[in-house]
Amino acid sequence: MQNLILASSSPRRKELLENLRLTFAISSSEVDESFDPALSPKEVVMELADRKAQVVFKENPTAYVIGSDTIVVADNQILGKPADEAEAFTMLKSLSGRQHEVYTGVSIVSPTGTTTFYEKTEVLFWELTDDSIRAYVESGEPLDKAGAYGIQQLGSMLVKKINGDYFAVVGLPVSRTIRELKKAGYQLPY
Ligand SMILES: Cc1cn([C@H]2C[C@H](O)[C@@H](COP(=O)(O)OP(=O)(O)OP(=O)(O)O)O2)c(=O)[nH]c1=O
Repeated sequence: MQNLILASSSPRRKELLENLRLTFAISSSEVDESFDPALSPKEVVMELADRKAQVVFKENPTAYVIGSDTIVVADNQILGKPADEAEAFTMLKSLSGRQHEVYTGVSIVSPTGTTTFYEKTEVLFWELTDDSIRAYVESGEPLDKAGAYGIQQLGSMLVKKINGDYFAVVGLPVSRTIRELKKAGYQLPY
């Protein structure tokens, strides 16, 4: 029996993987999410995703472990999760009326080896007034999310257009993940 583990504390990633009707466990451990500023966005998300997966794989060396990381990039600046409401406001203001990129890295670590990849999705925001940004920040939704928004909830009203994988923006590019899991030897019914 192959054992699948999602190395994440993100309720969004859990929900996305559940959509695929897979049986899996959740195990997340505290991982240092600092990174070398010389790295490119894709290198950052792949390195952090791999760090998350490797920690859990070490404790479960016969399992297939999935780690993932999401960042927002605007004007060559990497936006992670805002530290507080003030930073959430600044981030959203910087995204207003413009296009940014969301990078999500995934690492699958298993007894057959490690596969790491990333998805880049372009997201265009409507022009936002300060009042609407303030109201959104006060909803509490931005605080645990990269770039200070959640496309899947109230944040959907901020988004004019996306180009790429919607699910990667939410936190896990599910269709690519399932294909890579299969290639790594994980048995799936579909
Ligand atoms: C852009 C965007 C991000 N997010 C979320 C996905 C991630 O949970 C979070 C980015 O932070 P991450 O550090 O990638 O993930 P996490 O700390 O929530 O969970 P873990 O490290 O344990 O896996 O932002 C959304 O939910 N919707 C969005 O539209």
